[in-house]
Amino acid sequence: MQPEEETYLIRKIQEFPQQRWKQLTNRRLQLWGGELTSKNVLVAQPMPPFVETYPDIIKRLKGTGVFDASPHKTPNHIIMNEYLPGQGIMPHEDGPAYFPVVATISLGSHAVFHYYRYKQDAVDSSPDRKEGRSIDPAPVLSVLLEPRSAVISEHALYTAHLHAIREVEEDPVTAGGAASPPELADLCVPIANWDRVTGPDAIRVMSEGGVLKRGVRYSLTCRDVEKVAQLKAFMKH
Ligand SMILES: O=C(O)CCC(=O)C(=O)O
Ligand SMILES: [Fe+2]
Repeated sequence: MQPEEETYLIRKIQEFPQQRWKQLTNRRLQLWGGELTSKNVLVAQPMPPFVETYPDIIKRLKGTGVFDASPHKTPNHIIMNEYLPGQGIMPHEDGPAYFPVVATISLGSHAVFHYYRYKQDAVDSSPDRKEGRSIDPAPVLSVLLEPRSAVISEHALYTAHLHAIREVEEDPVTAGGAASPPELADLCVPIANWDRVTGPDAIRVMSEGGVLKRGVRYSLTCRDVEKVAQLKAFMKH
């Protein structure tokens, strides 16, 4: 995505009236393309024009082919999240409403996205066990999401793992060596896509080490909701 497209999208997002936002404890979000019922059915609403026409995000995502096997062959739902520096999202799974492919577009700032797995059941007798399976605190994969990037998660990463963004204001990075990739300094986990970053600051920090400060980030998580309410059925009577 071009910088002027990002600027345009952020301006459009900020122009939405206050009541379009859903305020959660540690971030706020908007739903584009409609709302989900308690039975995970999408009651569809038109997408905002700025994801269909300019920039034609939906068309470009379709063009990657990653939605070819999904029921509608296109993302039909977008959760747009806003994170201030220090905000994030706890480890979670996205649940059964969606076809297991998600395209995440980042605007305005980077974030580091971590994937986690559940601990193996047999040896797990921790007190939070009753609540559900407990989570292995060491991420299995950590990816730098740069502004204007799109990252696609699918298959086992989507269906058998959790994902999260830590609630930090900056991400300290230790430079890589000849045989080792750069790491997140406080977690000691490699940044899996270190050799594919494109921003000048990110490139410098990957090779020399340093700190990436988070700004306000907007994420567009684009998915295909499998079940969509048929308005026609309601209108017959
Ligand atoms: O902001 C992100 O990149 C992740 C958001 C997310 O995981 C979600 O909306 O389910
Ligand atoms: Fe998620």
